[in-house]
Amino acid sequence: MPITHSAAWQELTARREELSTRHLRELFAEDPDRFARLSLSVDGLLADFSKQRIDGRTLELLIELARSADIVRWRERMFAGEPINTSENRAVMHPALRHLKLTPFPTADHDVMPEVREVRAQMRAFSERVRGGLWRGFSGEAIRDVVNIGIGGSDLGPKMVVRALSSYQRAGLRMHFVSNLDSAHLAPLLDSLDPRSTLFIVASKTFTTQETMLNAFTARQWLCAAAGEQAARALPLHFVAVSSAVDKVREFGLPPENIFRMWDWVGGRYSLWSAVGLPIALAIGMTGFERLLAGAQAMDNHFCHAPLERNLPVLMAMIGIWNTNFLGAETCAVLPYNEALRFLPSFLQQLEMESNGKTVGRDGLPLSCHANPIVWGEIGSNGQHAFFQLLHQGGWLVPSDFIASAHSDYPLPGHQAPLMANFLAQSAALAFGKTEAEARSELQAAGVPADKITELLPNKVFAGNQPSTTLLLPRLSPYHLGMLLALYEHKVFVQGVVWGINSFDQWGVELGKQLAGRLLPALCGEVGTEGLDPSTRALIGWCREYGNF
Ligand SMILES: O=P(O)(O)OC[C@H]1O[C@](O)(CO)[C@@H](O)[C@@H]1O
Repeated sequence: MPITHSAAWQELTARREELSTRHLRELFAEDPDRFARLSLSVDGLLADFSKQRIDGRTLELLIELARSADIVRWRERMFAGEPINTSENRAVMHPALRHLKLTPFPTADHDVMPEVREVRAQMRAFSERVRGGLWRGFSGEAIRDVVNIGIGGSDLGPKMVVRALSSYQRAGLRMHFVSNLDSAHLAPLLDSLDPRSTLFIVASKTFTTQETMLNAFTARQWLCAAAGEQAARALPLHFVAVSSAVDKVREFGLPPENIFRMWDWVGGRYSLWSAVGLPIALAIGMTGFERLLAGAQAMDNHFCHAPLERNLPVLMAMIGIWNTNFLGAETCAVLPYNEALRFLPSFLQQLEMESNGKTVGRDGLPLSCHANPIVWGEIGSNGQHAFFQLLHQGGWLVPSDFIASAHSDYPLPGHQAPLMANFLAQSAALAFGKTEAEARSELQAAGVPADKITELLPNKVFAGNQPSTTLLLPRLSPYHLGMLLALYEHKVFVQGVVWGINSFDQWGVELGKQLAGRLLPALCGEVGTEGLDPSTRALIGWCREYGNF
């Protein structure tokens, strides 16, 4: 039965009629305990849902909706290692990667932990050698620059975490991430590097991704040219790979000891906890990386054991569903007030939109409702000076997640308090707005003449009622970052279950790849453009006239 036919969905639809006319001002005025009732803290991570347009009954119904989607059983199935990624017949076991107990996972009969621990030990040994200056390049120099070559899940997660935890980076390695096919990404970086002290990590689960392989081949050529006669010896001293396609890595020229394995039960966008996180281990050390894993594991435990009504990922997921499917929000903004979380919005874009950006359900039938909204975002306070105008007065419903850490790891005097003041002010302004009466009395108090007040007044009113969740970390430590990221992962999982989606495949990325493969020879003039659509044919003509392929 489609989820939209469930009793909870029907009741929520009726509830929408009532709540869509209520203002957050009224909801707060009616209930002085709203913050206490609608916030939750787990291990120091605080989530405040009180500025969401919900009330107690709505929340009860949302939890009932999660139950009618059989969330408890689906959660058990994921943690039991069942092949819930049905279109690819794969288990989904990224929680195994942060399982730090000495017990099997998922079961004693099918325990992946020996392999996982082996790769962790390999990561520890390797990262200690590189960080300690013991891993030497072809000319005997220690490594100073590390370049991760990967894209999508093999780039966004480690890049985001390395940036987020930059204040924990002590070994002095310079970390770089190259993802784009555009040579404007790799070329200037190579110009700035010394091949004798550069280490490349080629991260690709499949080891076939066009962007990654092209960048890897170009980097290999660059190294070999610099190493000259020592090229064959230099390759394994300057390249390692993270992949599940061991044979392909061998063909690339790397020996088994340079290969960090991953498994088909880890999806790319869920893989930063695997050896894809090698740049993180190199940047902050393996012990720091394991603190990240520990935080994620704490969130796994909470997700598995907390009652649904007090379960952070479940609450976040269901409130998101309320905003999308009942209040009609088409987008969702991620607004981290922390410079170090600069790449979090892009990471979450892949996590959410590649997982749940779908219209077909697990059963192959069209979904009976919309699934993932469009996720976008920017760090604060920069966003305030770019698009917040629209959030405040643009008339669109845009739910947002405000994220910050109370403690700054870069304590320049006088910065953190104003940052946090802006962080708190924006969610309050979006929620409560400014009424016409308030705007009028402010203008009067400022001595603005009456005719000018009439002219200005419409511009000075803020409708408010924009819902937001505030996520507050005590500090952006590896542990709390791990918690935060696992929170979003499980939120996505819960939403996928309710919408009836397989959140772990991504067929939608294939068509463009296929077409690019067909167009490449046409662009290079090796085949004609007959049979292509007129727009593409004409564009190829232009590209060939001006391009330097
Ligand atoms: O790690 P790989 O196999 O190079 O894939 C990179 C990315 O490409 C995708 O398959 C999408 O094109 C992502 O799901 C994945 O994270």
